[in-house]
Amino acid sequence: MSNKLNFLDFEEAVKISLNLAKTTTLKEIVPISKALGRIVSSDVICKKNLPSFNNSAMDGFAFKIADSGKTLKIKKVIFAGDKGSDVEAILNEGECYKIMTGAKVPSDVDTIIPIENCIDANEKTVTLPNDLKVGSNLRLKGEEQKEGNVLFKKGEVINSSHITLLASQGLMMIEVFKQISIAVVSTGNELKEPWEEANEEEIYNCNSYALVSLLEEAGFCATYSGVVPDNLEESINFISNLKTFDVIITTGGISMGDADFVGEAFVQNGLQTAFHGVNVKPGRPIMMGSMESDKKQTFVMCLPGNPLTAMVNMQLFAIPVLNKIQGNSGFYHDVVIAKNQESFKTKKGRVNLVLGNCENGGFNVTRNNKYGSGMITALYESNCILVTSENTAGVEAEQMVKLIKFNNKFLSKTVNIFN
Ligand SMILES: Nc1nc2c(c(=O)[nH]1)N[C@H]1C(S)=C(S)[C@@H](COP(=O)(O)OP(=O)(O)OC[C@H]3O[C@@H](n4cnc5c(N)ncnc54)[C@H](O)[C@@H]3O)O[C@H]1N2
Ligand code: MOO
Repeated sequence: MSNKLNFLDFEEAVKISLNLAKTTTLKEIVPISKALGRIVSSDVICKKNLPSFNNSAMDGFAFKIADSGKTLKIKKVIFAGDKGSDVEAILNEGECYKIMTGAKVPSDVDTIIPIENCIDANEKTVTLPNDLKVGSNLRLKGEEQKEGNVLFKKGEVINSSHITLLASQGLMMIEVFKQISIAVVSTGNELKEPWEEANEEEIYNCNSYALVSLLEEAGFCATYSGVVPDNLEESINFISNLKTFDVIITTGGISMGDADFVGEAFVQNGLQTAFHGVNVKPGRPIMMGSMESDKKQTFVMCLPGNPLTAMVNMQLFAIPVLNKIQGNSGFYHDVVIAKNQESFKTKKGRVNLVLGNCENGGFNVTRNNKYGSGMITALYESNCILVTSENTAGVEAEQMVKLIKFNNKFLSKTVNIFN
């Protein structure tokens, strides 16, 4: 590793990392009950019209519009599920059907009136008002979706609305991108695992558990793969065993310290470094790159060891890249707008990632923006990130600000996230 980091412009680093990320080509077919959060890998085409037959939107009467204002004889009652000869057109002059919501509408009527809007209705007859509109309360075959339409597209994240559409089509299975494999590793001799005893001079490894759970929240599946030792030879060997993963995410060991071997160990394993050092606070030592072998890309993200820094940069930097690798067409952050409640200072000359809380249209900065990047509770107290541009020295009270909420939605087009 060189002994001086060049700090790349933040936006440039985002662009480079997204350009470097190759989308997986591997697909699999999963049942819809297991498809939530997965990424659609081919457009889904409508194979059954929605609705698939003309049906009633109300419990009421089905009649010809020309009979408005008349008293009609009720020929028969049609229920949802009636089919074939039960829904054939059989009306004579002066007749109508009583019909239930969702029931198929025979072809000799064109309008439905809800029962409570009729002037009078009994077992045998119904009296209709005059001012009725043709086609009311009649749901037409294919009016929502026609066979052949694209219902939803490759690259969308499956949510309950997608599952609803799939089930409405009689589709029990869906083709999705295979989940990419992500190795999460920590570095540092000072680390003890949470199940071990740690004395006052040792610290618990919280980053790995933080990252694995954050990745799970974001829809990914990650494997905690252990702690890289603070020793170059052992680090090289450790990393060489992770090359089967699509992505390796490390925390710690990438700054200027004498025990910061991670960058060098990756380089010795063939890493093409895209950048090491970004002009962002916190997260300056961040490093990304890729190791390519036998047509396989392993994307490498090395985040600083400070827990708050690692998590904030996961949210801001890493998740969009992972979205792209996973085949998600949305890999740009969306913003919400809120009114800042209390003025605070930021560091000019760097992009600042400021933690705070967005609630009911207001933004409250965490601890007046005076927390340290080694802190863990500041993260717990926050639910969003405010990103400043390099020219910003502070944010005023009452100022409208753009915020990136944790677990936000992602867009397929870039938006300006800077304040
Ligand atoms: N001379 C310089 N020193 C530092 C610079 C610099 O530019 N020049 N940058 C500072 C910044 S900014 C950061 S951030 C840190 C990041 O350093 P590393 O990525 O090398 O991280 P470590 O030194 O390994 O650890 C930093 C901190 O985090 C704790 N840590 C590490 N891993 C875990 C874990 N898995 N769970 C909990 N806590 C963890 C570690 O004990 C340290 O306290 O460097 C500055 N220095
Ligand atoms: O990236 Mo470091 O967390 O700025 O202190």
